[in-house]
Amino acid sequence: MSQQFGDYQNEIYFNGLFGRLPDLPMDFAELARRAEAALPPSVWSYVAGGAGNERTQEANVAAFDGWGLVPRMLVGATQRDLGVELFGRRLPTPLFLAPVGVIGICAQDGHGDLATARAAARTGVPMVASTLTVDPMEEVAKESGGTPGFFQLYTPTDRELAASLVQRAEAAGYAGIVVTLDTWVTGWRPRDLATGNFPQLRGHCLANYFSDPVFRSRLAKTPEEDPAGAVLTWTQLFGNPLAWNDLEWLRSLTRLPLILKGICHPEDARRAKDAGVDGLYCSNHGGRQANGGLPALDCLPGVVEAADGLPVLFDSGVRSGADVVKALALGATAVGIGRPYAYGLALGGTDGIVHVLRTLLAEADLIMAVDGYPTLADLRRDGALRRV
Ligand SMILES: Cc1cc2nc3c(=O)[nH]c(=O)nc-3n(C[C@H](O)[C@H](O)[C@H](O)COP(=O)(O)O)c2cc1C
Ligand SMILES: O=C(O)C(=O)c1ccccc1
Repeated sequence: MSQQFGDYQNEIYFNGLFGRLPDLPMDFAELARRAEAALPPSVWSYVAGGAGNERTQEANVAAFDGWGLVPRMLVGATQRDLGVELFGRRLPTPLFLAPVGVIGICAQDGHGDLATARAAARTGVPMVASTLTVDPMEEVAKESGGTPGFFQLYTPTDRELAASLVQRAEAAGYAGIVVTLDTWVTGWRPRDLATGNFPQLRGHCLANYFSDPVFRSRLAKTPEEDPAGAVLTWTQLFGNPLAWNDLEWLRSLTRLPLILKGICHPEDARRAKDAGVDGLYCSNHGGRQANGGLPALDCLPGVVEAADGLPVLFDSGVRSGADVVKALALGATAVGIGRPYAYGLALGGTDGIVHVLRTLLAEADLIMAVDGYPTLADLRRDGALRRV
């Protein structure tokens, strides 16, 4: 993908001269409308929905309106640099694809995890592969080409199984382990409860378990002989309510970078840092887990300060290039998206995800050009971003 991401604008205008326009819209609301029309209703409810009456989910998006960049002129920002350094690797863009469990079913062929990994390969935007995939993590990793992803661990109660999943991720070439802390139990999700379809969705996404030797050793019959029994066993060991004294064990599982997802309180950030993790991931799960919470963006500055130099990944509510710029200016090391790429995938497979990434990057790049902030360091200087 081009380093001057704003070039996507020229490409679209140029092709427009010949009557060719991108298949997918530039606008997020329109993308969401089209995805809703394309997906089966229960899948749409699952992906688009959130916890409670979804106020936190809405607030995640609205929080970006609470900040504004102050334009600077006569900077001559002809070259912009949106690349970031993450765990010793240079990434061409500050974006990453947040873990989206069961995303496989968003793709028309049912293999959305593979399509997502191909988008990572094409763009250099790393994918965080969920534990809950339609295809096993080894297959997903193979599709990501020169853009190694991260493996997101839902820590099972069975410690040997957890260790096995992490070892497989290491062997498959993942570049880090993201441990999600906020979903050892699923939140109250009225839309899923209304369709009654959530457990059914779960059955589609257990490839990492069904292919795991430790998981298989816990079953009386193989998942092929008795899928319902295997799903039942899975429900019993899925969610481990981790506590601080489990961190030492988690840390001992891998020498890969260990990142904790769901950190929103500065005190948790400090404690995690002291426990020896390599990165923090500030997120409220896109408002899917607990309603009534602060927007994740409002938690970001406190986490960044407490992280004291440790990388801070961020997601929840990013819908535009302007949002990407604001999260970076508030100190995020890298910025994740969830639903936007799930919708791109539903509508256009790998191409759809690439389009969504390019629109976000083009807008971010052009904002940095117009407003005179050519680098991330410029964005983070005092006075660049102000409360509205
Ligand atoms: C359909 C769906 C499934 C998700 N599954 C996971 C998951 O398996 N693991 C995880 O850590 N986060 C999961 N998330 C949360 C995302 O990683 C991310 O935090 C969230 O989507 C960001 O908010 P956004 O959708 O507003 O961009 C999921 C999100 C969605 C929309
Ligand atoms: O829906 C989610 O956000 C998620 O993380 C999840 C958790 C358990 C089962 C399926 C998805």
